[in-house]
Amino acid sequence: MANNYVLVINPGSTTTKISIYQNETELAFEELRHEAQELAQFSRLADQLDFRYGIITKFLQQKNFSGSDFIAVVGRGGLLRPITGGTYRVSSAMIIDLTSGRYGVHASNLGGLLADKFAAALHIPAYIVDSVVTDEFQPVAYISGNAAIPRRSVFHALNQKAAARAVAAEQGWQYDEKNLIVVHMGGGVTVGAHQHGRVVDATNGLDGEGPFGPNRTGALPGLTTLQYVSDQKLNYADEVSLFVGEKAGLMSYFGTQNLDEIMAKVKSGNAFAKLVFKALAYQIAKEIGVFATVLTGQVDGIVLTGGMAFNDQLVALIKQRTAWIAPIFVHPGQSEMAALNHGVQLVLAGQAKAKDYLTESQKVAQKQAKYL
Ligand SMILES: Nc1ncnc2c1ncn2[C@@H]1O[C@H](COP(=O)(O)OP(=O)(O)OP(=O)(O)O)[C@@H](O)[C@H]1O
Ligand SMILES: CCCC(=O)O
Repeated sequence: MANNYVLVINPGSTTTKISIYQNETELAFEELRHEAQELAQFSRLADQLDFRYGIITKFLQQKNFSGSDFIAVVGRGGLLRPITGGTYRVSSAMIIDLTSGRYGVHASNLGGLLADKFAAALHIPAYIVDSVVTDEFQPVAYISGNAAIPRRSVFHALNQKAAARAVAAEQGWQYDEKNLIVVHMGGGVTVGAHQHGRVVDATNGLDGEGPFGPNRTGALPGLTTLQYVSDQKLNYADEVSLFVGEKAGLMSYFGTQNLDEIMAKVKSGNAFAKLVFKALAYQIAKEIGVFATVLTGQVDGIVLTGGMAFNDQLVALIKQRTAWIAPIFVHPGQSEMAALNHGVQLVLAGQAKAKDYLTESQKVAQKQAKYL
């Protein structure tokens, strides 16, 4: 007899987070950590599928969950064709795009793939919610400044929207009636302009836009970067993506992305650590200023979220430079598991319709074709 459980799977580069929900209640949560050596045996991200499937299955067995307990499974959506936000049924076209990495390689690609594998085994539907390619851009945001290179929307859509909705609910606001600047400060940092519930512009954390983060480079000087890549003969497939992600940001300066370790250096009086930490806050604050202009100064609130929002000194430095723009709301950590589950519960309760990947991606492609 089904217990109406929803299995929630959120793969990161070094972890797989799993939750089991019944309605909106989280019954179990586990963060399974993967050692670098464990993952090194897989040359492509998609090759990790069976390994991660195996450890999730083991976890469910250890906790005595049975396959028949589940009515749906949801994974964090990955790099797909640009689509609008919301809940999607995992489809064969989606599986092909996620497996091939045609739109880029990101740990969240495994979310849709793992959900699909569990769905097939348990005979239940699979979904993704607010994927990282959620594209609600206004036309002007697609223009990069070079005709060969359009901008694309890749940001922490799931957590940004969840944090924005949570702040709106706390304030008694309707999310889709307010203008918010949301800053996700995780391993990567992305900033989004949420205008009446639509993210009309956002920094692409993966491509190297906006502020740097613990393991992401943020924007770099273009010509100097191209020269460096050419001089070092970095190949695009792996070395360049490591250079702008994973081995970039704080990681490139200190060999660690752990903010606590860097704070220990700051506290011990290390002048360079102090400077880089100040620069982190400076770049984030500067981008908030940029996004205030996206919203033409009509900003109801600034939301700081993600793991680094737990760091009071960072938050204080950002506030010093931006408090004049709008009230600041700190929503530390991530609400991704709850947001994934919520997206599915809406569909199960008939309050939202699951979207079709190809239909929505065609709509966005038609919108983009007008401007690019
Ligand atoms: N409780 C905490 N206190 C201080 N710093 C923290 C805390 N939790 C996480 N961090 C720091 O935040 C950064 C990572 O944040 P988070 O865990 O949100 O990112 P992630 O999930 O790995 O990546 P992303 O959010 O980009 O997908 C690291 O630098 C980490 O040291
Ligand atoms: C979520 C996409 C951006 C990033 O991973 O930094």
